[in-house]
Amino acid sequence: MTKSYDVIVIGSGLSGLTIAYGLNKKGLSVAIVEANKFGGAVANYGSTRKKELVAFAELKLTAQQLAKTGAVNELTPNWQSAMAYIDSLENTESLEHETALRKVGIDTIYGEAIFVDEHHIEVAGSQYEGEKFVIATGAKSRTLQIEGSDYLKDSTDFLTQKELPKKVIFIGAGIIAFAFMTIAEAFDTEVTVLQHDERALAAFDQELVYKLIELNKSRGINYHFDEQLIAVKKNQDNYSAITAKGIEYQADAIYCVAGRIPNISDLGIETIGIETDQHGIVVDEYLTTNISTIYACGDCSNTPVPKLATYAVWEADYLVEHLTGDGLKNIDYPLSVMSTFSQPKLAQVGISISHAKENQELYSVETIDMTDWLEYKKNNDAIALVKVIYQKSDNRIVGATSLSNQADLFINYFTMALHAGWTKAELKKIIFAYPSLANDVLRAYH
Ligand SMILES: Cc1cc2nc3c(=O)[nH]c(=O)nc-3n(C[C@H](O)[C@H](O)[C@H](O)COP(=O)(O)OP(=O)(O)OC[C@H]3O[C@@H](n4cnc5c(N)ncnc54)[C@H](O)[C@@H]3O)c2cc1C
Ligand SMILES: NC(=O)c1ccc[n+]([C@@H]2O[C@H](COP(=O)([O-])OP(=O)(O)OC[C@H]3O[C@@H](n4cnc5c(N)ncnc54)[C@H](O)[C@@H]3O)[C@@H](O)[C@H]2O)c1
Repeated sequence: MTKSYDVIVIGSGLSGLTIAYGLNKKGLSVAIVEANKFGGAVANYGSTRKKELVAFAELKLTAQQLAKTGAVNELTPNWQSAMAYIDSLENTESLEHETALRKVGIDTIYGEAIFVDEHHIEVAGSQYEGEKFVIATGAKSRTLQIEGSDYLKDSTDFLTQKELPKKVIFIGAGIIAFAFMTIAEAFDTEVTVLQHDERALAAFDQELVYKLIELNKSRGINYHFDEQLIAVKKNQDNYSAITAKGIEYQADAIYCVAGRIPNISDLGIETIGIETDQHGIVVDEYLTTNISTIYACGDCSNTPVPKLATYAVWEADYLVEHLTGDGLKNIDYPLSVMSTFSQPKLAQVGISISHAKENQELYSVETIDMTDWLEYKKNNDAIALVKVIYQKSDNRIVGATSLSNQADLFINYFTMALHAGWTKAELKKIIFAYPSLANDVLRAYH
């Protein structure tokens, strides 16, 4: 007999889990389908593992900086032990997700969901009926249509490998590459980055990106811009990345980190006519597809926000409210905030520096060098900068960008102040612990 549910959620990443729990709490009958590991990218092959590995890189680099003062000895992180530790933290997570879901009465279905019609999916040979569906199937690594592409590895391979090769190449100088090059370099691996055009970390302020690259170069990371990969070749002991200029770069492993694309090709959505575009499943401002009982959110949808864990949860929370409320309110997004997990980190909130520069009649930008401020000086950090964007009409801060080892934390204080619309006078009504990063925000407001 076909089992039926109020809502079937396809994909158990952050967005899928949030929706399943939210709807279950509101009393709806819910099933969640997962083709791989419960928990999706964040838990199994994304930000969690990355951040755990970045922690080793931070330790190594801070020790390296302090070693220059003679105060401490350098550290030598060990990849195999680090991975064993991370696996011990993470192995139980997929299972824990499934057990926790079942415990509250959410049915878990293992396998790839394929639409049969608007109200039915097939998973591993069985059919399930849903009054409504939420597609939350995330994104997958972009593959390149070039000769030898099968030799390319992806971000999941990097984050789960038991041994780290001594020499690696990253194809693409984006947000994943900047975290991975920091990690690899900290574990004493030689890194080369090949970027097909002239621009790294395109979403960030290019002046600060340039400074980050210069620092990375001084630590031995090799960058090559305007290098279009045309083929990958397996040699006796290693691999070659061959570019359009005819240059051959050799390494023990080559990772393609040239973006992620919506994971929607194996869902059978074309059978039932769900509309898609190059950014994913087309949804309206209610996250509804062209079929009124089918919704999509997170990395697989074409919503107008960066494809980040934060937005995946935001959209999922919205859908829970939408599906259980009166359904009248459209989705509204908060301020955009994001950080690279390079070392130093590059983080930004609110309007971008490029937007501020293009609209100088509206905005002014102040650059503050914080390198000799205590929070950075104490670790002998090489650089700490913040650019603050003011709206000229009322002198409120509308954006900030920071390059420092603590930029991911620092930017969040700005996020709160921006969200509240605080001026310096309003901020001065608060006392922050001193000395601390939070206190530095006061110093950065003019
Ligand atoms: C290496 C890496 C690092 C990242 N770091 C950060 C970060 O630091 N900060 C940040 O905000 N974001 C980060 N992201 C992005 C973040 O992981 C995603 O935005 C977020 O995971 C999206 O969640 P989601 O629920 O939409 O999709 P996912 O987490 O990708 O979940 C989708 C799930 O659907 C399953 N699925 C797919 N097709 C089917 C099917 N047909 N049937 C059943 N199940 C299916 C998949 O197996 C997967 O488990 C990172 C991503 C990567 C890859
Ligand atoms: N800290 C974070 O918030 C975080 C971390 C990791 C990933 N993510 C998410 O994951 C997504 C994917 O990350 P990503 O780094 O793969 O993508 P990205 O879009 O940040 O970077 C991809 C890079 O590859 C380049 N590129 C594209 N095709 C190429 C080619 N043929 N040869 C060489 N270079 C090429 C692009 O120009 C770009 O610089 C991000 O957009 C983001 O949504 C977020």
